[in-house]
Amino acid sequence: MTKVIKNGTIVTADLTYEADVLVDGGKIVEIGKDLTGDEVLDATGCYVMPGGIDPHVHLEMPFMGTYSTDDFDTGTRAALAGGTTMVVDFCLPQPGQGLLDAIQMWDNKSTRAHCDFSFHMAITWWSEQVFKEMETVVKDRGINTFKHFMAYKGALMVNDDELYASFQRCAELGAIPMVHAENGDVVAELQQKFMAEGNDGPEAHAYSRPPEVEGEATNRAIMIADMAGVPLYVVHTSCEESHEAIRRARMNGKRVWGEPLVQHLTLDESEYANPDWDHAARRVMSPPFRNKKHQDSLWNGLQGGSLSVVATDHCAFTTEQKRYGVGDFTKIPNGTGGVEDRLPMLWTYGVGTGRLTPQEFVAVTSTNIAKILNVYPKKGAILVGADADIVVLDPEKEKTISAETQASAIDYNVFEGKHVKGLPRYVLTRGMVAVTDGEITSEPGHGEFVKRDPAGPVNKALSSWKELTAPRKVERTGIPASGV
Ligand SMILES: NC(=O)NCCC(=O)O
Ligand SMILES: [Zn+2]
Ligand SMILES: [Zn+2]
Repeated sequence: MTKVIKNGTIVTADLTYEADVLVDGGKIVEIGKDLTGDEVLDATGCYVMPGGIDPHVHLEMPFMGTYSTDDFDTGTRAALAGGTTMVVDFCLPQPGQGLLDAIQMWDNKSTRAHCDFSFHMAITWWSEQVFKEMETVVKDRGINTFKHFMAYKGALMVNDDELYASFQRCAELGAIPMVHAENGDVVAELQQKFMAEGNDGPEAHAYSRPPEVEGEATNRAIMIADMAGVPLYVVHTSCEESHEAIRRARMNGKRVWGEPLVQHLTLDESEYANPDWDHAARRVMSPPFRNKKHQDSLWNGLQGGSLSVVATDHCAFTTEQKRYGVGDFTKIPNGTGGVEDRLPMLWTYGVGTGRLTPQEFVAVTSTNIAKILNVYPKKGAILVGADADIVVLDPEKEKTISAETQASAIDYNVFEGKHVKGLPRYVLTRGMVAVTDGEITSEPGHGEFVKRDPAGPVNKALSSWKELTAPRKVERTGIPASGV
């Protein structure tokens, strides 16, 4: 049965035009005027855009002695509710655990996904086994991104020698390393210092993770990636110090992408000064929220092109879980929700204010990351042959964000009370209508794993350049006799 989206304005990362979209068998099969289909979805007054891709979520993440509460069922349903049609989670081997063993666990927990998904693989320790299994992860499992935590000392953190070894392996395999860039050694010292001073509340989480720890680690990761000859993706870029390192690297010809989160763009550090412990703790995430100066830097980076993707790092813990850290902020599970609100918040505070054009909005919520992940134009496009992952966004539809009406399974929302304008009228996941004017009709198990080939265009270009400019032995004639 075909579906036709009629009378809308198509907005892609580079074009805006009026046309209908015909969908059949989960794909876009025709784009043009006056199309007909078995089922008509009226898009009058709406923008027809590629569904959002959130490349940074943690569903049922084992972390800090618990599991994040939104799992692949509730988390991907929440994603669709907000117009996001693909998410990428992080497969996290425990230190000592094999990568393939960990993928098996992630396969098992992702069977109830409502929308398409993929995994990044985390490198949480280093060994001959990890080195070997990385090849299978890339070639057999279709995972072309490897995440490295430079923070969370004693848990997920890896050191510079491990970073360099893993980055080199990524270069060989045509994969892209990603970093959580915070100096974990300094954070650990600062955590101890604040606790020793009796500064044990959620605000001390922010004090222990100043922008400098992020700027230093971002710059270090960029330089290590450059020496390994591989592109780099920096997750949750939250501050000018980190953005500055990325901006400078890009201007100097390095292949680096920065990913701000919608939370860092729209919420600031004053949240941690709230006298209500729960309010502040619910907003504890790493890196923490920053001040207006940093927010402006991130918005400018999106506008100017030095930052590429807006994600959420959706990692939702309940208030009860957050309370594990009463009396010791270092035990508050790090993470916030956001997957459901990313598109409406970014449309409202980005397009609604003139900080972003609608086309820039599509670029940073969908198309850019589809290209980075090497899944464009299957994903991130309104083109014939692309998956029919589509959001029909009504720019006049409004709501006030509230935990009471959200799809996410947690008991609060960090955007509570924010008024957003620009909401999905329809959301389609591979051709299936999953949302109609706020009513969710998606199905657990509909989501499929998206395989991603290695050696995307940027990897290839960088390898060519590194090969061309590699240090070479100077061939000499007439070498003088040794002086000894
Ligand atoms: N960001 C955060 O606080 N929690 C999720 C894990 C991570 O991405 O660091
Ligand atoms: Zn992180
Ligand atoms: Zn994360």
